[in-house]
Amino acid sequence: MIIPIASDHAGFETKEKVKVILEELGHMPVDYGTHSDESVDYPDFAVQVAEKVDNGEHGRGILVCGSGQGMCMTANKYSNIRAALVYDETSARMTRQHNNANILCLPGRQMDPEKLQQIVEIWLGTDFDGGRHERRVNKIKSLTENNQN
Ligand SMILES: O=C(CO)[C@H](O)[C@H](O)[C@H](O)COP(=O)(O)O
Repeated sequence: MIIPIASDHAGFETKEKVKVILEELGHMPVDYGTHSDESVDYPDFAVQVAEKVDNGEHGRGILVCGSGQGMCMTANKYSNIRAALVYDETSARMTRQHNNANILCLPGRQMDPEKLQQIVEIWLGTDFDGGRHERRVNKIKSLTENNQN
């Protein structure tokens, strides 16, 4: 799978590690920056990935900042995005099974490096359960359709 990925300065190091993991798993990361630990603004990088997933060009994307929160908040401004902050194996699995998350947001400054590989593998390898969860996800989507402000 081609997977757009981006970070701010605080997520840069983790992004580089995630790219290696993705390649080892047979995926193709496309890196939208940032390319160093020099301070930048996370929304400028979140939109690069969010737009590609929102418009259907790619099915999944990955964003990393210090806490994962700013990336997640920005990406969720897009109506087709379900971005999820993931910090352990359970949150990785649940946000795929129940929420059909299409953007993985990782907290670079709090990430346990031991867990990173497992989190990425689980998040990419877990299917959406559908059923009652589909009804709920559709209710989230209807909010962005009805609220134009
Ligand atoms: O969005 C964030 C916090 O909600 C991210 O963690 C940023 O990476 C963080 O705010 C960057 O902080 P810095 O002090 O400018 O390095």
